This record gives sequence, C-alpha cells and structure tokens, in this order.
Amino acid sequence: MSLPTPTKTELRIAALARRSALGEATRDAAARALANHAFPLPITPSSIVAGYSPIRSEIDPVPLMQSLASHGARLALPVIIARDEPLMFRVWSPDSALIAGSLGILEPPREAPQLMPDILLVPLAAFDRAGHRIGYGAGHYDRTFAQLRAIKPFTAIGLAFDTQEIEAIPMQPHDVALDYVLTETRVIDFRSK
Ligand SMILES: Nc1nc2c(c(=O)[nH]1)N(C=O)[C@@H](CNc1ccc(C(=O)N[C@@H](CCC(=O)O)C(=O)O)cc1)CN2
Ligand SMILES: Nc1ncnc2c1ncn2[C@@H]1O[C@H](COP(=O)(O)OP(=O)(O)OP(=O)(O)O)[C@@H](O)[C@H]1O
Repeated sequence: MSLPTPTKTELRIAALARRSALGEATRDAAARALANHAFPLPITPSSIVAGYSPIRSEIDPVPLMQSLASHGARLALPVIIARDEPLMFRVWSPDSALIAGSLGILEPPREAPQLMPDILLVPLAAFDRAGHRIGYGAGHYDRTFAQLRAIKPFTAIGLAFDTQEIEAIPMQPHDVALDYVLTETRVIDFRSK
C-alpha cells in the first residue's frame, strides 16, 4: 500500500523544520556561497533586482544583493500592502534605512521610489525538481508574479538551502514556477525543462 501524498502544508512544515535546524555558521557560509556563484543572468545598470529582508531562518540574500549592486544593479525590497494584495517594491541600497512593516519585516520607507523588478530573488520554504515552490502560504509571491507578468517580463530566482529541496510539490492553478533556484552548492536552471 502506498503512503498518502503529503499536502503543501505538511511539506511546508517539514521543510521549514529542516531549514531551522541549520546552525548559524552553516547559514552564514551558505549566504556567502550564493554571492560567489556565477550569476545566471547578465547584470547591467538598468537591471532592477528585488531581494528581501530575511526573517526566521531564511537564507540571507544580502551578500548576493551587494554583489549584484557592485555590478551595477539597482536594488529593491518588498513592501506588504495588505494580506490579499500583491507585494509592492521600493528602492533600497545597503546603506539606506529601513522601517518595520506589517508583520515586523523591515522594508523601505514610503519616500523610497517604487520600482518594477526585472529579477526577483524569492525566499522559499521548499522547492522541487521542476522549479515549483512553497512559501509561507499567504500567496503574496504568486499574486505578485501574476500582476508583474502582465506588466513586464521578469526572472524569478528562488534562494534556498539544499535541504529545502523536495521531490515534488503538488501544483495548484495559481502557482507560478521559478526560472532558477540558487542554493549554497548549485545554480539550478528550470527554464530549459
Ligand atoms: N523575508 C521575507 N520577506 C517577505 C516575504 C517572505 O516570505 N520573506 N513575503 C512572502 O510572501 C512577503 C511577506 N509575507 C509573509 C506572509 C506570511 C508570513 C507568516 O509568517 N505567516 C505565518 C502564518 C500567518 C497566518 O496565517 O496567520 C507563518 O508562516 O507562521 C510572513 C511573511 C514579503 N516579504
Ligand atoms: N494570483 C492569485 N490570485 C488570487 N489568489 C491567489 C493567487 N495566488 C495565490 N492565491 C491564494 O493565496 C493562497 C496561498 O497560496 P499558496 O499556498 O500557493 O502559497 P505560497 O506559494 O506558499 O505562498 P507565497 O506565494 O506567499 O510564497 C491560496 O489560498 C491561493 O488561492
């Protein structure tokens, strides 16, 4: 008899537990390793790259964001507008101040100009071998991808630790697959599939 397929919620809980079990030194080394991979896209002064302010045990995107900025990219961070709304992105540079937004996540202040990213660095709870992803379950990134897709082409790059990879995530119609995932050991390209 085969085991029942785990739900997205069960997969999320298990992957977040594996992520949280990593020690601080392992997490720091992984964040630096992300920045040292050959980045899979060209970066020019017109590239707008949205990252995130890390929370809990998420892999820290800041070393990678700093490296991309040193190649000319303009950086942005997400701002939560409301629970059921897409995210908005506002300009950020590593020396500019942030404020605590709703949910306590650090975000740029209202005065920071809004930007539409070309590249989104996306925090993950889990990802699978086809580039499907699970987040915290609020649907923010899925809504953001859907909205942004109607405005301009963009590339979605998930950032994760290797331990967050799982065999297969059950997909729902609103789920948008990632173009790439960067982990501490790999740059995985899902576009050729
Ligand atoms: N660092 C970071 N920034 C981010 C995100 C993220 O995943 N990571 N987001 C990605 O969307 C947006 C914020 N969305 C979030 C959505 C839910 C939860 C959260 O903690 N959810 C609770 C459950 C809350 C509930 O249902 O009552 C949880 O997971 O325990 C956090 C952030 C924008 N900024
Ligand atoms: N484009 C969309 N329009 C309307 N509702 C959406 C859209 N995308 C996702 N949702 C809703 O958001 C909720 C959470 O979706 P899901 O479980 O896929 O979250 P997730 O991928 O883990 O989270 P996130 O996208 O925030 O990282 C679902 O109830 C879903 O119906």
